[in-house]
Amino acid sequence: MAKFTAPVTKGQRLSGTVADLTYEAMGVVKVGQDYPIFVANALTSEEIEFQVTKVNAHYGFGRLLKIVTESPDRVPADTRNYLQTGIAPLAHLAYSAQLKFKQEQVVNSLAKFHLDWQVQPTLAAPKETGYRNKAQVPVKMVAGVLQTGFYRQRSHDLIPMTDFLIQDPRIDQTIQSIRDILREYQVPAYDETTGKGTLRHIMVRRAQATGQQMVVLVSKQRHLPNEVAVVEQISQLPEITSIIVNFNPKKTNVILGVKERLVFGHLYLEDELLGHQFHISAQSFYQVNHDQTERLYQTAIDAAQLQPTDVVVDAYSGIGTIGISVADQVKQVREIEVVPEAVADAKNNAQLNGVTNMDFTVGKAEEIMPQWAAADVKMDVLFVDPPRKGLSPEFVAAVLAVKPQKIVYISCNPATLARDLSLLTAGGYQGNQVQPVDMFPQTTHVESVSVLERDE
Ligand SMILES: C[S@@+](CC[C@H](N)C(=O)[O-])C[C@H]1O[C@@H](n2cnc3c(N)ncnc32)[C@H](O)[C@@H]1O
Repeated sequence: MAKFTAPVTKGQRLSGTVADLTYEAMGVVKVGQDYPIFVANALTSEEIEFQVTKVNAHYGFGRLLKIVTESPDRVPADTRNYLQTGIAPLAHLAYSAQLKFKQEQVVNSLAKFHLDWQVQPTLAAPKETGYRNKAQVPVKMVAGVLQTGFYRQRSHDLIPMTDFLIQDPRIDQTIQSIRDILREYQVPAYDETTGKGTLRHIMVRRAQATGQQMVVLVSKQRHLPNEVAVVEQISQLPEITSIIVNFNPKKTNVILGVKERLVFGHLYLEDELLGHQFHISAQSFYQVNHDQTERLYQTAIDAAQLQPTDVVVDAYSGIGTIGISVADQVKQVREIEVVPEAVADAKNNAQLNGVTNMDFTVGKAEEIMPQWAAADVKMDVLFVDPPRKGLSPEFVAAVLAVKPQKIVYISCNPATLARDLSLLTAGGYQGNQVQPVDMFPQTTHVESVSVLERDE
């Protein structure tokens, strides 16, 4: 077989029309016989000039030099930092076009598995920016000065930033104030190349309903230099109700370490969703877009058409938000979650809301569900809300053995959703609609709700 060679060479300057946008928001220009070149910051239909930066046998990358003809969907904004860091890779695309882009991502993923489902228009978010209730920003010394910002994509080069566009501006302000306090008290940032220094990340989470803010200082050392004074200063900032020092001594990209110390206020934040109270501790997952979370949950709950006699399983349940939201409509709710701190929060939250018909299992859903299948556990409705990797084959096999009447699938990744829907439909379930819900404006993330029912 003849060896395939790329029709372009590195450094070449070319022009072309952008045919498509990838799921990572790269413009695709086809040259030769369908050889794709991916160009950042280029939108579908734009005529562009670009320089080839990388070439391999099947595709290449290019750097945008000039936009000759702009897309009508391009929004004029100084988005360079947001595009470079990957914080907001769709910030140059009009919001209405972002919603269509997300709907198309689901359509394309389902098509790969020949699933002829109807994909509804994406439910728009009320806040197009400033919606995130959580920030995790890296801290780094740049030219001898402690900076907060974000890493350039696929690197650990910190771009100093104070306006993160998609985060609640009050969180941005808190981070900036903490940065100034750290500078004043000469707390050094951790240097991953030398292993020296102290502070790795600052995490801030804000509860929309109460305005409470939790600050987590992620440290290489057990204690920060001048810790008492630093904590005292941070505690004086507006809305701060909790400060935690998280100890992460490992050489890792995982942000939070296992051990933490409460140095001010409470171990948890208090928020509300769909009229219920929730306590959220630092290690627990909590949805980042408060208003859209309520719409997402309501969409999922409406789709489930729950009955008072139903036994409901809420798998990948976090701090119990979905389970607690439906508990008063059904007979029983059973939660499965792998993070012990989140399960402790969920138990506490059930009590806080006067819910008595829930039970809680700590463990991996793919291990618990087969045990329940073997024990012939009955369930009527199964909610699943897995991480990006979706459901494991063991979990799907166990679900097919347990046979809940309905499965409500909340997904944050259309690719794994399509794979799992395909397995579930092959196993005796039917469905025909996916409802995307925009939880993350300006980013390429696509959240959706689908319902499956047993077809017997
Ligand atoms: C997308 S979050 C959803 C949480 C919750 N439903 C909510 O809306 O806040 C996924 C959750 O699954 C948990 N998780 C991850 N892998 C898991 C596994 N193998 N088994 C059970 N839970 C898991 C995570 O800790 C996280 O709380």
